[in-house]
Order: sequence, then C-alpha cells, then structure tokens
Amino acid sequence: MNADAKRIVRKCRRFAVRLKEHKNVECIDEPTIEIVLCNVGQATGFTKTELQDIILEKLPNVNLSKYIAEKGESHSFAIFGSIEHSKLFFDTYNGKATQNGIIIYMSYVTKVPSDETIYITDLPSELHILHDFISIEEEIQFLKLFDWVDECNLKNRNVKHYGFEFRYGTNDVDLKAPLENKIPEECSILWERLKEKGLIVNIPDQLTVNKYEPGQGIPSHVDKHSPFGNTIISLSLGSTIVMDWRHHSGSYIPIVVPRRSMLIMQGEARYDWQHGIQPRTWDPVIQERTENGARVRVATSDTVERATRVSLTFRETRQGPCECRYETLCDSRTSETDVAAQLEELHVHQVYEKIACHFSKTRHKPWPKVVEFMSQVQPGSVVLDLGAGNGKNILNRSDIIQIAGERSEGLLWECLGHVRDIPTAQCVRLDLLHAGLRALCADVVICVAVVHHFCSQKRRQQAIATIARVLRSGGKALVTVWAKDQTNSNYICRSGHSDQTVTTVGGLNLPVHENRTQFKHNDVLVPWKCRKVANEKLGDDEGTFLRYYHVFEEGELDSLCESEGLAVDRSFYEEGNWCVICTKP
Ligand SMILES: O=C(O)CCC(=O)C(=O)O
Ligand SMILES: [Fe+2]
Repeated sequence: MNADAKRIVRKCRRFAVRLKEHKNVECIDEPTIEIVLCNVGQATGFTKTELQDIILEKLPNVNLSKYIAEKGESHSFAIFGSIEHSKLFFDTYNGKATQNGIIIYMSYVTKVPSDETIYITDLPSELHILHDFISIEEEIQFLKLFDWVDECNLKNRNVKHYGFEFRYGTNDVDLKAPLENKIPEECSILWERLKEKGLIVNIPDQLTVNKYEPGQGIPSHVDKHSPFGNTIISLSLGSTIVMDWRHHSGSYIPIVVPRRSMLIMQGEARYDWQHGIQPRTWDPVIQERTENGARVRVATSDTVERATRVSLTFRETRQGPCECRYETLCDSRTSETDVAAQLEELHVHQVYEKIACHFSKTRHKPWPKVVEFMSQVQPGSVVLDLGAGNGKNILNRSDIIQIAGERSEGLLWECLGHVRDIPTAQCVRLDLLHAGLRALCADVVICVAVVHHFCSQKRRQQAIATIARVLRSGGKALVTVWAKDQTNSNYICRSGHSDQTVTTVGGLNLPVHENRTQFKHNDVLVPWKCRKVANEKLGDDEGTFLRYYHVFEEGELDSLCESEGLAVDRSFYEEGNWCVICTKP
C-alpha cells in the first residue's frame, strides 16, 4: 500500500467512528450495495448529477439507484442496484474520483438511514393550485410587465405594489390612500380564466409583486384578516418552489408551487393556516404517493435548484372588521386578554405538553442559587414550588414540606417520578393564574423560570400577586426570569442574523429568536429543538417548537414584586437570569 492509500484508510477509519456515533451507520469491509462518500455531500456542493457524470465516464452500465445527500452534511450515500455494481464503483473510484480536485474516499456501509420524510397532513381545505394556468409565452409577457430598476427593496426580497401600498409595519393598507398605479390591465385575463374554470372570484384591487432571488424567501405568515377579503390568489412565474404551510395546531405540510401555476387560498387556507417560503437556494423534491391506503407527501433528499421567482399576489381590500369563523389568527376578533391567553395556550402549554419528556431529560440538576436559597429554609417550613417543571428543584430534605405545583400534565408525570422517593414532598396540578390555594399558606415560595411565559404585563403581575397572596407574613420567595441582556452568560455563543417572524394568535407578528444569540426584542418565540433519535429523520421544522418568552429588563422583576407589596431583599443577575429574593411584610 502506498502512502496515499494508507492515508485514505486512516481517514476512512476516523470517519467510520463518527458516522457510527452520529448516525448509527456502520462502515464495513465486506461489499454491500450501499457506499458512503466520506468527504463529499450537500454541504460541499456535491450533486447527484456530478456523481452520475463520474459513473458515466468509466462505468456506463453501472446502475445508481439512489443518492442520499442530507442537508448540511459533508458526506453522502450512493446506493447501487447490485453488489456487483457497487463493487465496480468502489474499485474504480475509491481514492481516485474528485470533486474540484478533492479526492473522494469511500466505504461500504450498512443501515443507511431513510432519506425520506413522510408528511401525512392533508392539504389545507380551500387551497387550490391550478397547474399550467398560463402558457410559457404568457409567462414571458407577465415577467416583462414589471421592471425592477426602481425596485423597492425589502430585506429578503423585492416588492412592488399596485392599487394600494401594502404597509409592512402594520401588514395592512391605507384605504384612504389609493395608489395611482392600478393593477395592470393585462392581468384581466386571469379573472376571466378563473371564471371559465368555474372559480368565481371578486376582481381584486390590490396587487403585491414579490421577486425572490435564489436564497430569498418570505417568513411564515397569515395575510392579516381585517384589511383583505376571503380570497387571495397568487400567480407564480420563473421558478417552482416549495411553500410551507403550518396550522396553529402544529400541522405542517410542504407544498410544491410550480411556475406558471395559480394558487388560490380561501376560507380555512386563507384564514387559519400560515404560509411561507424558506430562504434557500434549493428545494427538496416532494413526491406524492399512497401508503397504507392514505395519500402522503414525501420529502426526499433529492433537491432542485431555485431560479429567480416572481409572484403576483392579488387581494381584495375590505372595509370593516373580518367576520371569518377562524378566530385564532383573526385580528378582528380577539381582545388583548384573549390574545395573551391563546398565545400561552399555543406557545407555552401545548409546547410543554409536547416536549415534556425531552425537556425533562435536559433538566437534571437544581440550579446552585436555588439550592443555596433552599438550604436556608427553616426546618418545619411549608415550601411551594410554583411551576415546578420536572421537580428538579425539590430537594431531598425530610425536615420541610415541599409541594411541587405544575400546570403541564406531561411535566407533572416527570415530577411525580422525581419526588416519589422524597416522603415529605407532593405534586399537584396547579395553574399560577388560577391557583386554588389558601392565602397565607406558605412559608416559602420558589418560582423558577416561569413568570417570563406569561404573555402580558397584567398576567405577569397576576402571577406575582398569587405568590404574594399565598405567602404568610414574613414568608420569603425566590423568583427568577430570563433576562433580555445575556451578556454575562454562557448562553451567547454567536451573533444573530435571522429576522424571522411568525404570525400567530390575533394576527400578531412575533419575532423568532435565533438560539444562543443576544435578544433583540422583549417578546419573542424561542425555538425548542427536540434532538433526533438515531435512524429517525425529522423534517426541517418538525421537532421544533416555539415557546413564548417575555425577556425581562433590569429592575422589571423588582418593580413587579414591589407593586404586589413584596419587599425586595436581594436582586441579582445570574447566568442570563434576573433573580429576586423578597419578603412578604
Ligand atoms: O410569493 C408568494 O407566492 C407568496 C407571497 C405572499 O404570501 C404574500 O405576499 O403575502
Ligand atoms: Fe401571504
């Protein structure tokens, strides 16, 4: 074996250890039909076409049945029709084939993970995509209608407006300020064609033209209910893309929107689902097929490159409030209190139910500051842990009575497991805003990382009021919340770039926080990512849940406590949290 060959063997061995550890895929010497290309993949820009070209060059009869290049990985898998073919490929190209001068090395493997993500969600009802709605010639004509010389730039795409200017701050239009530029006359054929197809739509009076270069997208949103009517239609030009559709119940479905198609959203699709386009230069190939009698959509690891896409979104403006029957995302329906309560339901309670088990696995040890506080609690005390989570702050002390109150059923189960061995501790289901606890019943209250989940100032105050109410005179509380300023914490490890927002309850746009970066806003949705289990493949956003947080300014928690009549003994910053120790006078 020459020096180069030895080096490749060494590299392969090192790679094999990593592959086994991270993907549970085994590298073996015995030929199989599956080969891992250790140093080329999606992240190195290697494509299926490149691999096919390499094979074609010397082995035209070899049949490559599948190529799996997972997102963000710098290795990939080639799967052949037979061992004979994989062996031919391996013997011909291991350590010889190149990608831009980089020598590709490889190994036989077993147990390659599935390259498919299956989505069983049905299409949103009242969403129609009419394929080949316009001809290739018409597409060219429509594209020519818009020159982008004086383009109005948004951060992530270019837009133009006709009829009425779409105001991005408020996501509405000013009906008193119609634009001189009306919807171009050339668009009339679209309404006629829709009518011919039996789809009656009112003639729109507002048009937004979006121009997306590859890599650009539009954040997930619902077109605000109150300014626009029941029907929104969108003509796609220049490039096919995948549009993500999300229901507030958590359903998610990626849908292919082909170029020259007309997308029509009405009713449920228009009012109750959010739509968005991920900012990437490619889209996964989505196949539709029947599995066990059910129609499913399958996102494969094959990708298609995007080209420049122009979309024409036509809307009909509305006067007066929206009267749809889809209240969750409707901005006409919900009062401030309803919005806050629904936000908590959707982005706190439902999320904790879903992530309880995974969350609990990541929260083992009580926090040192809590241990310090708890160790000073006098024997014989009654301690309430309000929002106890999995009960990690309940200490093994038999000289005090500890009651862990938790609203999430999932976390309560975890908590039960934790306190089972502590005879003087109990778990109860309890909601901090409606806590059916007698006033003055506790000597000590701890409330760790809970109050930041209440979605309005009034409700945060109400939570502190509960603490103040249940404490006896002279009783002490420790309250901690996330701080907006994370400067002196281990949390920050990079600077943030994304400005993603999500339209949620009441048509509210909330920013999605980029994990491990400084907070830019006080009210944010923070993604919780459930780690993948080996051999389980999750889609881009499956396994990610958005939790609402109000991150606190310095002194804000102190003021809340003081306004409920608690005396602040100590207030400090610890690892990204504001903490207050206070006494009930
Ligand atoms: O580009 C598209 O097809 C969607 C545009 C859109 O959703 C909007 O402008 O509200
Ligand atoms: Fe939209």
